[in-house]
Amino acid sequence: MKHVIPELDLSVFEAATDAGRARLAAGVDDACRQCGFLFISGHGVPAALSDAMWEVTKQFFALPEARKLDVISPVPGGPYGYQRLGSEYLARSRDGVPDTDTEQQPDRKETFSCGPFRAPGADPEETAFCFAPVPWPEQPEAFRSTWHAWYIAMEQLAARIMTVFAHALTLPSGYFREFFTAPVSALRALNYPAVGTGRQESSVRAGAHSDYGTLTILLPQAGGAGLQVLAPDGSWVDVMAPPGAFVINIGDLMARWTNGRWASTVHRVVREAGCDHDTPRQSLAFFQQPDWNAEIVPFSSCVTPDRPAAFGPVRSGRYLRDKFRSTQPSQT
Ligand SMILES: O=C(O)CCC(=O)C(=O)O
Ligand SMILES: [Fe+2]
Repeated sequence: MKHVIPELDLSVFEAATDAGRARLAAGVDDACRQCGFLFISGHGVPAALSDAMWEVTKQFFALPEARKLDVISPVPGGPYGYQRLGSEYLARSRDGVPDTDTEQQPDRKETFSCGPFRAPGADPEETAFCFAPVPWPEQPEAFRSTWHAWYIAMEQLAARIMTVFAHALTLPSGYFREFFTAPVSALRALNYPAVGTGRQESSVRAGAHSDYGTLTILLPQAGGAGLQVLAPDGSWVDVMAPPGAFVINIGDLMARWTNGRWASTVHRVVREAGCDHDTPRQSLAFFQQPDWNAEIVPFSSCVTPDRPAAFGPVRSGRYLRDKFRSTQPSQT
């Protein structure tokens, strides 16, 4: 099954009349309830910027392993810098994770990640985790500046999508602003190299998980297959983004905020369906995360006698940190 995920043209939404926005927002509410994924086109992120981002990121992953290991996190268990193949187990972040063979396998990906470009605030726990040092590579030369530009573009796009979400939840359009005064979002590039061709190799490249924050903006490499979402009937559905569109998905904090009205849908990355050999896959993921101390409590409008609060309050930053740590080998 393909293309079951709805698409929103953001420029159309933003230019619409109140009535037009309400209609489009109702469609977004539907998408977030039914599958937790949608495609965003009309976003205005310049193609020249995404081209530059792909260019430096591909050059980085193509460096000799020793150069990449130079920029592994200087803090043991730190979230930023290079993570080599086999060092993360996304499936372990899932509550009540099934103890199957597949879930015990590390993800077959290498990554590079960074956090906010601002100076840290006063909270030492926040500083230690969300503002852990980013060991930037010296090569390619434009890597850091391009990542900075991309991070800012994604931060702004995420804020615009949150405005759409406010409309979809019939909240005031600036409702979320106070939760994002100093967000602790992360940017990550993922490279799934072509490893192993035998049938004995597991076909899972990133274990089944839901994302931890409010929303994720994903840009898979053009034509990149392998991302799948778990449908309510238990089947896996392929996600193929239309050219130029971003894949957006709801994370756990949005599901908690909406008291489960919206789905933080489980997804994974597998070897291309029906393919006996591995083709490489690359993707860029921006994980939007509210302020470290933002308290996420179900909206009163989503709590009814029929649907009592299903989630207790959590703090954004600690929720993220604990989820991240659950996927790292030192935790096992
Ligand atoms: O690589 C992808 O396309 C998806 C990765 C993902 O779901 C994640 O890192 O949370
Ligand atoms: Fe994910």
